[in-house]
Amino acid sequence: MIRFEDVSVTYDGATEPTVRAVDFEVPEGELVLLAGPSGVGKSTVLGAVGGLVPHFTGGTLRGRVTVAGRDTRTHKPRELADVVGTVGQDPLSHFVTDTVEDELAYGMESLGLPPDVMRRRVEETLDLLGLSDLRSRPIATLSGGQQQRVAIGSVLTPHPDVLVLDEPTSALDPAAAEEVLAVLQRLVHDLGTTVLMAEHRLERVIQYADQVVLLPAPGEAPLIGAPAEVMAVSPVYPPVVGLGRLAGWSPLPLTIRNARRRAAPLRERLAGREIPDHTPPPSAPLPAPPAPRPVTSRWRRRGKRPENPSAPTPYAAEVRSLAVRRDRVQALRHVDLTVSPGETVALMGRNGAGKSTLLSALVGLVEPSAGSVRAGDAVPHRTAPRDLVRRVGLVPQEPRDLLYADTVAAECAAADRDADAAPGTCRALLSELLPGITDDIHPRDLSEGQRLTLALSVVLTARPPLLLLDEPTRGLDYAAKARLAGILRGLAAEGHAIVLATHDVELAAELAHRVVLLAEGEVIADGPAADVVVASPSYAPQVAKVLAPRKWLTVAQVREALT
Ligand SMILES: Nc1ncnc2c1ncn2[C@@H]1O[C@H](COP(=O)(O)OP(=O)(O)OP(=O)(O)O)[C@@H](O)[C@H]1O
Ligand SMILES: Nc1ncnc2c1ncn2[C@@H]1O[C@H](COP(=O)(O)OP(=O)(O)OP(=O)(O)O)[C@@H](O)[C@H]1O
Repeated sequence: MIRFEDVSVTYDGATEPTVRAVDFEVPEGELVLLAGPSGVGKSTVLGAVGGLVPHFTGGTLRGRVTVAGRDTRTHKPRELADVVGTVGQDPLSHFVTDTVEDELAYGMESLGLPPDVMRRRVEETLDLLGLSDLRSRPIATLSGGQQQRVAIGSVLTPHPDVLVLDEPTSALDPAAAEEVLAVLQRLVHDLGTTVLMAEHRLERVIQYADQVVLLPAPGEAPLIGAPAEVMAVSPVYPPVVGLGRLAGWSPLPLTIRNARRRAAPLRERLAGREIPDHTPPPSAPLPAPPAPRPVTSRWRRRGKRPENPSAPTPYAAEVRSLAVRRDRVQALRHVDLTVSPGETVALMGRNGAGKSTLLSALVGLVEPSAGSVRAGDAVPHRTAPRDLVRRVGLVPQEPRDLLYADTVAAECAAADRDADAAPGTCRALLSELLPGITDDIHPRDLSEGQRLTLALSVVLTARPPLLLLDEPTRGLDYAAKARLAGILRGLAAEGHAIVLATHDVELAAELAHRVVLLAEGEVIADGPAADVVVASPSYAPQVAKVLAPRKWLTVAQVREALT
């Protein structure tokens, strides 16, 4: 159904092809997973299926890509739209209408489907993806995960033969991700839909794949095979495979169920051993941030003069009885939360639970309708942005919101100036987190993971005592995630307080001292990470599920205990 014949893509200005020798076929009615490290060219390969690469992105494509027999060189993306439905990494950039219902209907309207068919499919899709409560909502007011579900729904309604999905579950909570993947599997099995999907969180998707196409390194030819075969040699693999490799299981189990069947001897070996503490308690608090002085603002908000800070608080963040209304939605109610210096807190919960709203309140982007918020000695929504930047930094869910320069180098230089840091600080952080990003590339042309890493480096440059990250692992491979975890652990050990809103249960297990679960705008659990996540089938990491009832959370802990 999809055929790549010796394809290479070279972007304008690049000396080497981004991908080369790509040669594989996705048969009709199969789900093929495209895996590989950040920035390796997965989005490039996916873009070539619908003709976006090179028709929209520029660059040169050599070789041949055909979809349902149509050559993408001679068929423009518009002429492929009846067979290929594409969901990119950034749903916002795809939306053409204002409301959920209109967006679901739009693709069908362009194909000229009869109104009664459109109506039926919109209703079906609203139900299928749990969107019916949001049907008349403006898309711009939806949470990140809600938007991603709308983006997926909008390509499903025209019933395309081929679906191309770039990290389709990156903003979804674990249960929503399972639901969406179950829907896709049903389309593949029952309707013979062909799916090519890139995803970093292999733990979520590997069991659904018929085949895996692995791009091992930039410019290297892909490796193609059955999931277990490819996972045995892949540089990117889910924790259950990591555990299997460590324990020497062969063939490698890809599902929790299969791993549990093999795990009895490992559980016995671990029986008498202590679970190493991978999130050591915080050390000494950081020195207070320097006195306010003029800095250029990154926050596009009108600044107001700070009020006199009231009595000093021992907390890096202190939220009391907080309520926030956004339009007609009560996004938060009765929220109490304190975060101490050196503590890492993972904020988890369903899509739309209020996680981003809470982070926005901590950085002064939304005002409380009741209750109070403090970030160190500042009341965020009443503090001038230039003063706030040294007290609290947010890496937003959409990193683009933070980036405005034309090149990576200019972005980094601006970050150094804003933070009054030594020239080169931001650039050094970026290289440490994700090597290989060149200075003169436009942030717009970076891969998703690269862009996120740039935004993170910009924020880290100011070394704020309170660091907030909204879904910080989109587009990041396991190695980049491990480096991120290392850096965040280092910052926590130095006394920075970190709050991350995340659906990535594996990251929370690696990093968090505490997990706070939100539901419908309220805190429903707040406790040590191991206690909160292990108790929940949705939020338990893979290792915990395999080795239950003891609270092992990560492969690293098991490795350490065995050596
Ligand atoms: N339009 C473009 N112009 C120039 N370079 C580009 C363009 N689009 C992508 N690139 C570069 O091509 C490389 C591959 O990017 P791509 O987005 O395909 O990677 P990816 O594997 O999907 O990454 P991620 O996992 O982070 O989403 C990156 O180094 C990126 O900077
Ligand atoms: N500008 C807005 N206007 C109206 N409602 C909004 C607005 N922004 C967010 N909401 C609503 O507030 C609720 C909380 O949204 P929020 O973005 O905080 O959720 P979240 O937990 O971060 O979700 P996700 O996991 O999907 O990112 C959701 O129901 C969302 O639709």
